[in-house]
Amino acid sequence: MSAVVEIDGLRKSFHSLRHGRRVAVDGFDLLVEAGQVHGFLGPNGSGKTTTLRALLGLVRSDSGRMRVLGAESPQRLAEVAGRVGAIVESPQFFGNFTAHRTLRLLAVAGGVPTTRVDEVLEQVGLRDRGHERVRGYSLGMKQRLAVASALLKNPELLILDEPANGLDPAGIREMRDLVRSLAAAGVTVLLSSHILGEIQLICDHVTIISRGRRVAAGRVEEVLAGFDQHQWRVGVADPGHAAQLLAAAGVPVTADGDHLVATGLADPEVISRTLGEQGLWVRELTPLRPDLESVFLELTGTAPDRAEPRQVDDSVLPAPRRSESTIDLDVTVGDNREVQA
Ligand SMILES: Nc1ncnc2c1ncn2[C@@H]1O[C@H](COP(=O)(O)OP(=O)(O)OP(=O)(O)O)[C@@H](O)[C@H]1O
Repeated sequence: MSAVVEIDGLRKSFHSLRHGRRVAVDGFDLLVEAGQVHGFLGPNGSGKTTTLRALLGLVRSDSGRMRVLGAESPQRLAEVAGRVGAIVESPQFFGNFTAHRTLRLLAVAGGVPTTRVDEVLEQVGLRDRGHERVRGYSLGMKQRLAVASALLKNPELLILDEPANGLDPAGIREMRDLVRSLAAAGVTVLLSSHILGEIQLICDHVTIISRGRRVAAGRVEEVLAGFDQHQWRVGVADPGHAAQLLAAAGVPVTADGDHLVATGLADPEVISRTLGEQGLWVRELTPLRPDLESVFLELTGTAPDRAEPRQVDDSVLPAPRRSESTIDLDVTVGDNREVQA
């Protein structure tokens, strides 16, 4: 499988008179291969946006090597820009323009046939609303319009920074369906999120970042398997007696309310045999598999965020941030940021 995004040892620090030097990304590695829907997961302030901005040439890195579709970034990014669509942070559009007009302008500016406009509106489910002014759009519709703008070039790689941010449950579901349909159409998707549920539902691969460093990477189930302690939840009538019997049989066991948790057993037969031989019948024997939430908690030292943003980095003040925008590598919407690609 070919590498679509490669990041090796990326470092990026920010300097300010007030706070001195702050290392945002600290020797970070990332590998996204063709066809993956790759989740980039980390708490607020862990370095996700900075990484994506560095990858897209929007901020200069201190050191490290990055490649997008085989081209060194940012030096040769322009060569592959036509094959990459990216949205970093929430999009901003002219409220007085319709989605159709907005996309038409972007298509012309990007040298894309304007026939693509109807196609991408259809793709993101905005076909019937495309001639309405963007001012009247919901946040979810604006997000879909942003995705539509990134799809104009028919990209092989789509990079989405927190696509579910600020969306209500229905909007999140629509965004999820959209990403799935793009993946089914063969687009490689790299999406960042601090919301575990999103990653678990959409992504096949995940890279977890904490304080600017990669702390786990791989197929979602492989990352989870690495944290499997082979635990079993045991229900019996007399848990105190059962705990003594299991401990005597060499099974590490702890109490969990009126149940027991046995650890380190690939096969639970020893539990039922040991207890059954002494006339204690097992009522419940359930494997306890790690979920992404417990793995995230263990790796990042912070509780995962299910919906609301939460500040977890050690700075007191919120990060100074640039204005929000949609970035299409060679097209910017909503502000006049210079794209270095
Ligand atoms: N322009 C900047 N100037 C100074 N510090 C910055 C700047 N941008 C980001 N940082 C700092 O870099 C660190 C990483 O921030 P970044 O936005 O990359 O994190 P994130 O994982 O994307 O967070 P979130 O989930 O909140 O978007 C934070 O400590 C942040 O305060």
